[in-house]
Amino acid sequence: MSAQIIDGKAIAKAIREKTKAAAARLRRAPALAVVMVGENPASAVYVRNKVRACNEVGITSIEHRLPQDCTDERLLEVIKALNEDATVDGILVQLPLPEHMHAGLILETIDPNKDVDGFHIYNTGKLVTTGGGFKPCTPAGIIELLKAIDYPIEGKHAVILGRSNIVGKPLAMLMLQENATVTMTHSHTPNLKHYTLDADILVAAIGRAKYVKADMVKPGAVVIDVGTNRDENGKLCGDVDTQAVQEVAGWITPVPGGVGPMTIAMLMHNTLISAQKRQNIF
Ligand SMILES: Nc1nc2c(c(=O)[nH]1)N[C@@H](CN(C=O)c1ccc(C(=O)N[C@@H](CCC(=O)O)C(=O)O)cc1)CN2
Ligand SMILES: [Mg+2]
Repeated sequence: MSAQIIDGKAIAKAIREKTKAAAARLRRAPALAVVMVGENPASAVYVRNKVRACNEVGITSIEHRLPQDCTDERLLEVIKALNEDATVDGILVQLPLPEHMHAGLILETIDPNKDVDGFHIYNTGKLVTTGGGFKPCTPAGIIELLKAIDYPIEGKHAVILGRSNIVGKPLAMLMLQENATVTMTHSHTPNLKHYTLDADILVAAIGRAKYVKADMVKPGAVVIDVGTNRDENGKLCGDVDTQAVQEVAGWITPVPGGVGPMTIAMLMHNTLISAQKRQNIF
């Protein structure tokens, strides 16, 4: 058996096209401020891709580059100005920040109504209670991938490997909203295989190259790979040993071209929603 590939690139493109059409109907183009501190090379690529996506869908991007030795205070000044700027619909601070900075505190100063990454505790609180806030882009993208393949999430067992604030924890909340039964696992979970083998939906978000092997996957399961790692030859790979696992799984996301493009497509979507709200579209 060979798994069907979930084409995140194509699904993300369709979301960007819908976003573009809706953005064109607004009185003013949506505007997204992208703040990057330092020179992390991976972050530089993601920021460039975000700006490129903005150009493609008709969102105005405003880039702020701050040096590696930037202080919390300087970054807070930039965020304060963006919060107060009525023409800015979305603000994101690219993570990770340099070690000396306090990301938790900084994210809490972004206006929750412009927090298109969905990382502010106000939006986190909405995620675990009523819903309706901005949803973090990677987890929201994963739900969209499952919807795009018409996979019925309700009643399924979703097993999530990894408990980060960006992916694992918010994804658990979104899966619960979709009526999945959710198991969270992490580095202290004994007998991980016991859980993974029962997963209808297995999400790997642990940052360890090719960690999920074929003998950890239930035949026919949907396997979602959030990893972006380098293998022993320096080649980009996910947290899943794709070649082996695709012989067991029913569906699988590739790396690259699976979850990654969805993160940026959902950022465009969130920025559009923010602009629509601010222009009283709904
Ligand atoms: N402020 C934020 N910081 C970070 C986020 C985030 O959502 N907001 N997520 C990640 C990085 N990230 C976006 O910022 C991101 C990561 C990966 C991809 C992606 O498209 N990956 C490609 C492969 C990438 C490559 O070729 O190197 C893929 O999977 O196809 C997009 C966005 C942490 N920081
Ligand atoms: Mg991917």
